[in-house]
Amino acid sequence: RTNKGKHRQIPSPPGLPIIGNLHQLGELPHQSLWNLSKKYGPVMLLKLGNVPAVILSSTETAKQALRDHDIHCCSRPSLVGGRQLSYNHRDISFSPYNDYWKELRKLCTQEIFSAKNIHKTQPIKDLEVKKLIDSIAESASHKTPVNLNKKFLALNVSIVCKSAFGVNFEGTVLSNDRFKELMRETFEMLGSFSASDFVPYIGWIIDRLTGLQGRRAKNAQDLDAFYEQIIDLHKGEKEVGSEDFVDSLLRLEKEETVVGNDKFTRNNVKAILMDILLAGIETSAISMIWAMTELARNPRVMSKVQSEIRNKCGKRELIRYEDIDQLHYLKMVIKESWRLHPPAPLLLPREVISEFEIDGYKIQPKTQIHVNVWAIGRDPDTWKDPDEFLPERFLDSNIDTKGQSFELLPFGSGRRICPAVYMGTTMVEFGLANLLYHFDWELPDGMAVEHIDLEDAPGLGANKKNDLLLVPSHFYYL
Ligand code: HEM
Repeated sequence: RTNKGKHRQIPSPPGLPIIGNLHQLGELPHQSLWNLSKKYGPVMLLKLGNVPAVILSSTETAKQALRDHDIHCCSRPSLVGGRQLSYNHRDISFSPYNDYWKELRKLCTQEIFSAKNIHKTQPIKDLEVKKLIDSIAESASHKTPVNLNKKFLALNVSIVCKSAFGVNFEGTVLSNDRFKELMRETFEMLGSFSASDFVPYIGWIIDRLTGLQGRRAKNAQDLDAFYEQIIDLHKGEKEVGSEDFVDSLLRLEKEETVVGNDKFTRNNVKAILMDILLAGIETSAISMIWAMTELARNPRVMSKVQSEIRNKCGKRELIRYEDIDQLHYLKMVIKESWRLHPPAPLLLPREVISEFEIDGYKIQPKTQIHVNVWAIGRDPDTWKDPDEFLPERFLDSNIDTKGQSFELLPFGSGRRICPAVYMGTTMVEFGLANLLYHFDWELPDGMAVEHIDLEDAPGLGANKKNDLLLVPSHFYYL
């Protein structure tokens, strides 16, 4: 408040007529917003066309929004891309805060995200990781580089398709290459600020001229064909007890169950499949790629984490899920990688439901809230030597990734926190532990550590822009 008791204006970079600050976001909004926040502070107001958006860039302001005022800002804005992909907000991620979202989230937590269900699908993960090890072993025998971006995406696709959808990805309408392209494009579109959402009256024309509208429709169509096929593969009666997640959703449709105020239809089933496909696969793959990238850049850390896994686990065909609990340094490596490379650098946008204050600034209903966790992970007020990859910083620290430590929020926090924190974490730990145990990793001929780039790809998920290629060699436990 000012001396006169009036509320202060939120610091705001000057914008242009009609588009406001949209032109300042660039290809990588989390980085542009980080730079702007250095000048305008950790609470910053932008005009995205005619939509007000508050950007939070510090531990303290994130805590005020996501913990103290979560109930005031836990809705989602209705944006064209999300609306189209989610069959008009019939999923969890893009749904506004309402009874439908509450019931659906509860249902999916019981059916799919619970620890019990995750343990049940462990044999699938074992099999898929074993297949991955065998395929890398071939490259190790020939000393050829492995494209880890491709491998990690394929691993997560296979695990999610089999464990959540009960189908083999290889037999579907999507080839590996088309799927990779589809994921990249969809995430890029969801992460870019579309003119239709922010520029009144003429925004859709801009999106049509730039080709965004057409690409969005094509992607939604391809994904729809994929869900149709999964649903087709589930036709026919199932014995009691042998239902998988898709069968349970189809049963809700058949019984015309009411969820929230909505009768469950085929579109609700597809929207939920979309959530699992988009939210579940890319995020885990991105986490694994960045961790391996940082390890390749930091040979000291690579050798320390491999020694931990090999010494603690002994001779093994596969590092088992139960082994992971004792791998404390591996867990610190993953946290450190999430600090520098959170898979969703701006989380998902929130929309304010009712007025509240952050740092004495009033935030109005309908304002969008973007929490820049990418900036928070690099804040020198919070982290000593923030640019250094130093997993030891988590030694004797109680910072965790479950949404209570506001300096490290790879899964978000509050009511909208990722419902699959446990599923995502175990998937990343399990995949990395096995690849680090079975192989030593070197850079391709002629490449030096300084040549490994850290460029982000544009999009909702900040993947590594250029593929990571490393040469594996067998590790033999004597
Ligand atoms: C390492 C892996 C993962 C990471 C880093 C991650 C991260 C995130 C983040 C940052 C959000 C947004 C939170 C917010 O807005 O505050 C989110 C939401 C969500 N995630 Fe994850 N996620 C991961 C894995 C998964 C998996 C495996 C699934 C499902 C199979 C999943 C399903 C969801 C859903 C449904 C939401 C929307 C929640 C809501 O709006 O209520 N995620 N995730």
